[in-house]
Amino acid sequence: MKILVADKISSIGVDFLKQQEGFEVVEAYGTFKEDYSKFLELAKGAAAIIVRSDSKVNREVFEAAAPTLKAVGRAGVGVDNIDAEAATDYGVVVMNTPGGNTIATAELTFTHMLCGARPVAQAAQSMREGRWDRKIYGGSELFKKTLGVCGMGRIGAEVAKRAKAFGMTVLAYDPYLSATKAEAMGVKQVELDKLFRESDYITVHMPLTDATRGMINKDAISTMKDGVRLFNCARGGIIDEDALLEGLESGKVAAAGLDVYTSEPPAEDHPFRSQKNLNLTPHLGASTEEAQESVGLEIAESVTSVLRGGGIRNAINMPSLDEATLKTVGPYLELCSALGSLVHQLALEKVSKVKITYSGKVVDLDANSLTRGILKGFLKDVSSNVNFVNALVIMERLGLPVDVLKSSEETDYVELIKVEAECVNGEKVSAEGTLIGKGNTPRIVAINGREVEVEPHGCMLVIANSDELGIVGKIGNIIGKDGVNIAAMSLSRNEVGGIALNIACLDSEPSAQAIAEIKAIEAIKQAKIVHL
Ligand SMILES: NC(=O)c1ccc[n+]([C@@H]2O[C@H](COP(=O)([O-])OP(=O)(O)OC[C@H]3O[C@@H](n4cnc5c(N)ncnc54)[C@H](O)[C@@H]3O)[C@@H](O)[C@H]2O)c1
Ligand SMILES: O=C(O)CC[C@@H](O)C(=O)O
Repeated sequence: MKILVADKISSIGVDFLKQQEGFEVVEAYGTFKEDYSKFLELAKGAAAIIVRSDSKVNREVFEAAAPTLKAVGRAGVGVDNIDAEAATDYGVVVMNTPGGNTIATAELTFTHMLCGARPVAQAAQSMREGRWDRKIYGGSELFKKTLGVCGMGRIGAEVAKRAKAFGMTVLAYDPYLSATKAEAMGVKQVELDKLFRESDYITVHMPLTDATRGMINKDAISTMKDGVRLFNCARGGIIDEDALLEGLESGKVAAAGLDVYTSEPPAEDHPFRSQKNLNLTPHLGASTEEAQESVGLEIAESVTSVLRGGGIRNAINMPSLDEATLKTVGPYLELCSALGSLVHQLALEKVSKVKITYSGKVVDLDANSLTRGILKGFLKDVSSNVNFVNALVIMERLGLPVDVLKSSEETDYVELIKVEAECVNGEKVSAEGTLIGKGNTPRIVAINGREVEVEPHGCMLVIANSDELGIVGKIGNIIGKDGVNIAAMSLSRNEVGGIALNIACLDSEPSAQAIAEIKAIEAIKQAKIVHL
C-alpha cells in the first residue's frame, strides 16, 4: 500500500510507517507547491496521504486517488487545507491529531503576548545593529491586566492557565463553553462585546469559519481600549488584516503578534513586514520538537490503524471508532451490513425510505456507527465506493430518508436490530437480526416478519410459496440436479396452508435455468437469490 507523505512530518512517524509490512512510503515534501499536477500524479494509487498545513488536498486529489485512497491524515489540528466534503464523497476518512501541538501553540501565543508587552524582538534587533537604546524599548506588565480569550478550546484553555499564573484576569468568549467548565478554569465567561471593551490583551483560538472570519474587524477594534494588544496564533483572517494595520498605524492597537495569515506566506512586501509594533512568526505554533514528534507519530499510527481495518481515531468526517468503541460495536457490524444488504436485495421495487429499529441491549451502543454499517450494506450494490464514511451522504444524495429508532418494546431476543425498507409502491420488506452464543455469531432471525434462523453469509435462495406438500423436495431436487449443495435450510409459515418462507443457504449459486425451473413451480410466489 502506498502512503504519500506530502509534507515533512517527524522522522519518528515516517519510520513507524516504513516499519509496517506492505507499506510503501513515498516522501514527497512540498510537491504541491512546486507542481500540483505532480502532486496529483503522486496521489494516484495512494492508500493514504499525510499532510501538515502546506499541501492542499483538494477535490482533484480525491478524484486522482480514487478508488485506492482510504485515509488522509493531518499531522496537526486545522484541516482547512483538506476538502472534507470531497473526502466524504469519495469515502475517504480524514483524521487529525488534536492535542499533540496544544502546548507548543499555547507557549508560542504566550511568547507573542510577552513580546507584545516588552519589545524583545525589536530591542534584540537594535543590539544586533550595534545600538544601545535603553530609552526606546520600555514596555508594560502582564500582571493585573485583563486577557480576553476568544475560543476556549484546548489552546485557549492552556493560554488562560498561563495568563492566570502571570496574575492576569481572564475573560473568555466561546459559545460552546459551559458555565461549569469556565468556573473550573477560573475564567469569567462574557459576551464578545464585553470582552472587546474590557480586555487589555486579546488572543484568538478558534477555527476559521464563517462565524469567526473577521471577528476582530474595524468595528470591533473601535470598541476596544486604546492601546489594546492583539494576537492570532489560530488561523489567518480571524483578525481582519486591514483593520489590524489601521489600528497599529493609528496607535489604537499598541502591539500585535501574528503566527498565521490569510495568505501564507504573506507577500514579501506585505505592509505587515514593516510594522514596528507587530511581531510576525511564519506559522510556527506547532513547530517544537515535542509537538512534531507527538503529531507525527500519532498520525502515522492513526493512518495505519485505518488501513489495517482497526479503530478510527479523530476522524473529522465521521464518528471516530476508537479501539474501545470498535470492540463493542465490531461484532455487530457484519450483522448490520448483512441486514442492510438483505433488505436492499429483497426489495422488488425502488426503495423510498428506510427505517432502522434497535431494541434491547443494542440501544446502549453507538447507533451512528451501527447505522452506517447497515447503510453500507444497503448501498453495496448501488455504489461501488460506499463505506462507513460516505454511507449517510449517499443516502441523502439519493433522497432516501433513514429513520432510526431506539425501542424499549420487549422482543424475543436480548437485543435485536430490525431494518425495514418501504418501496415506492408501498410494499415493505424487512430483516431482523441478533448475535447469538458466546462467539457473538450474527443470525438473521426474521425476514418480512417471519421467523427464520440463518447465518448471514454467502449465497441464499429466498423463496416464498404457498404451503403445500412436497415443495421443499421439488426445490431440493432442482438445486441438487444443478450441482449445488444446500448447506442449511430454514422453513417457516404463517399458518398451515398459508404462505411459507424457505431460506436455502447454498454453497454456490444455482444456474439461471434452475431458478427458472423453481419459479415455474405453481406454488412458488417468489424466488430470489441474494448474496451476503
Ligand atoms: N499556529 C499554529 O501552528 C497552530 C497550531 C495548532 C492549532 N492551531 C489552530 O488553533 C486553533 C485552536 O486550536 P485548538 O486545538 O484549541 O482547537 P479546539 O477545537 O480545541 O478549540 C477551538 C475552540 O473554538 C471554539 N469556537 C468555535 N467557534 C467559535 C466562535 N464562533 N466563537 C468563539 N469560539 C468558537 C470552540 O468551541 C472550541 O472551544 C485552530 O484554528 C487550530 O487550527 C494553530
Ligand atoms: O503543521 C503545522 O506546522 C501547523 C499546524 C497548525 O496550523 C494546526 O492547525 O495544527
